[in-house]
Order: sequence, then C-alpha cells, then structure tokens
Amino acid sequence: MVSGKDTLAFNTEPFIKIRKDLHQIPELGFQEVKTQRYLLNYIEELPNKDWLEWKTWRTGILVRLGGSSPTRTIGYRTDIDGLPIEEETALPFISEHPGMMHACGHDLHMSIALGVLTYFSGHQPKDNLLFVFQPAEEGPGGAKPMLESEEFKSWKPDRMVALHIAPELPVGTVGTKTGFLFANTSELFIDLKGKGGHAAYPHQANDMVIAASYLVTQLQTIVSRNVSPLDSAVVTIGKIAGGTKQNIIAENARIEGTIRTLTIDSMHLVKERIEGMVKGIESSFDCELSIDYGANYCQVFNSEAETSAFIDFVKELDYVKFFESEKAMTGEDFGYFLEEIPGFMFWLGVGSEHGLHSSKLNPNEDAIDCAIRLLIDYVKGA
Ligand SMILES: CC(=O)N[C@@H](CCC[C@H](N)C(=O)O)C(=O)O
Repeated sequence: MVSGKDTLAFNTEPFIKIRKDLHQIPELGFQEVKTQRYLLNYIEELPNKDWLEWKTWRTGILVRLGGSSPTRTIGYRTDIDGLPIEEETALPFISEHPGMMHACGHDLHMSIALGVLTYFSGHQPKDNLLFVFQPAEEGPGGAKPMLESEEFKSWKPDRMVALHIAPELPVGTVGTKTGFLFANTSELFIDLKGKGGHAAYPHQANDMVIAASYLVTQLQTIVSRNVSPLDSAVVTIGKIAGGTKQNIIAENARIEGTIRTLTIDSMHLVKERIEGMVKGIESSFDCELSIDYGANYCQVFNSEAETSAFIDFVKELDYVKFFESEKAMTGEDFGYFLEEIPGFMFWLGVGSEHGLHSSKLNPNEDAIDCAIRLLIDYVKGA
C-alpha cells in the first residue's frame, strides 16, 4: 500500500485558493486571456528556472520540466475554458463574469495541474514532464490545433494523462477503464429561413417556429428508429430559438444540439438521417435550412498498457478507492491526444449534488488534495 499522506509533506492548501480565483474568471474557448495571464503569473514565480521552461500557444500554455535522467516525456493536460452558463450557486467566490461559469470543473483541473507542477518544480523528476494548459475544450476544440502546432510538436510527450471531475463519485474515488471511455461527438446547428408575417395571416407566411418544432420532434426518431438497438447514440437539442414577438409569424428559427455516438459509422448514419429530415422539412414547409456541424471530437480511447498500469497503481493506494468506469456519452477533445500518443483519461470523484454543466455545480475541493497526491505518486512511480 502507498500512503500519499505519509510519504508527502506537500502543502496543497494554496491550490484551493487558486481554484477559487480561477472560478471567478471563467472565459469561453480561445478567449481565456485573464485565465492565461493568471496561470503565467503563477508559473513565472516558480523556482528552479534551470529545468523549467514554458511557451504560450494561442490562449494556452505549455510548461516543460526537464528530468534529471530522462528516458521519456510524460504529458499532463488540463483544459482551461468555461461555459456560457449563468452561475446559480451562492458561493462567496461566484463567477465575476456574467453569463459564464466554470460548470465543468476546469477550474479544479487547472489548480490540480498547478499543484503537481509546483511539486516537481521543487523536486526535479527523473523523466521530463510536459504540462499542457489547453484552451477551448467545450468548443470549438483546442486539442486538435494544439497537437498540430509547432509549439506542441517540438515538446511532444510519449504519454498523455488527463482527468475529469465526476460529480456523481465521492471524494477519494477515481474511475477509468481501458479502451473506449468517451463518445465521438459533433455539434449541430440548424438555421431555418421561411417567410415572416402578421399572426392573423398565417396563409401568407411560412412559420419557422412550426417547422423547427416538427424538425425537433422528427430528430428524436433517429436514435429510436435508425440506430441499431444494439448500438448507442444521442441526439440532444439543447437550444431552440425563433421569432421576435408573440403576434408576428417567425421568419427565422435556429436549433442547436449535439450528437454522440459509439462509432464513426453511427456518426455518419445519424448525420445522413438529419440531412434527409432537413430536406423533408424544406419541401413540406417551403423554406430553406442550413446545417453546420461545428466542432467534432473523436472518441476518448484509453490505451491498454498505460491504463492497466495506472489502474494497478491506484488499487495499491490507501487514500484512493478505484471504480471500474462505464463508457460515457460525454465528449472530450483529449481524444485527439490519445489518437497520437498512448495514455488515458480518468474520472476524479468530487461529490457534487449537481452535475456537469449545471449552474449549481459545486465540487468538493477536498478532491484537489487527493488528485495532486495521486498524480505526484503516479509520476514518481511511473
Ligand atoms: C466533459 C464534457 O462535458 N465535455 C463536453 C464537450 C462538448 C463538445 C462539444 N461542444 C459538443 O457539444 O458536442 C460535453 O458536452 O460532453
């Protein structure tokens, strides 16, 4: 058994305060200017600059720690963006940015990364470490362009690790699995254009509120009637907007959603069916529709050897309990890192009554200490 509490006299308290600070300044993808500045201010103050170097990439940051006798580079990725959600917690450190919130735990992900980085900036690791502060995970997707950048390629690691908070798991627990962890995803935006008019003259207009309503209903049949019952997919419409006033027939409407599938073939099937339905709505309502698939993420597929070794390692710890995870229809552009580099993502229990993307998400900050110790011990033993 390995006891992080016994073996590590490392104070993780400062990272609670850092999490609170970061929680107050959520920013959307590729707009993480204050967040990047906050992180850089911290990184610039770290000791031992002789084995520490960093560079920025757009609104992200790459920090490299040179090892004492390196044979490889271990990469650890945190996402840094927030969501367009009006926070509804009553926390004293509530978001200062109206309409934006760290409702997916990226504030915790960042503070954990800084904790591990701080430890190893004072205790030179054997292998090189790369800390990846990646923008725009929630969209439009920062992982793919970052992977393709010269900044990343010149420091490309041999292994990649990331975590994601899990509100439904208690603090002190960690879950993952080998192979498929998260789904293939595609955003979905459909714009409808018809003919507006006076509410009292419907025969002279093409009402896009009605057309959008039919389309939303039809889309629900894709999973129930087109995807094999032995496969799985999700088509969620999270937003619908249309019209201007209660007594004006709507000329425009917009539907926004997301598609999740277990395979790329099912993603193609779902998109084909959406395109068929869109054509049907155009002819039955005499209007014009356009589809934009926005950001598409590949599945998160944990490599066998690295994930199994991590699971064995976690099972030996006396301060963390391991859970075998189920597949999830969550999306994560970390999947792009794992397409090129072996590694894994794992869930970190944060015991919140409210889930991911909820305006009331309130993770238990004790999970920060647990994750920092776990990752330090993992790197030391890897
Ligand atoms: C962990 C998590 O919640 N990730 C997001 C990723 C969003 C991808 C993209 N914007 C989409 O909606 O398809 C998720 O919603 O699963």
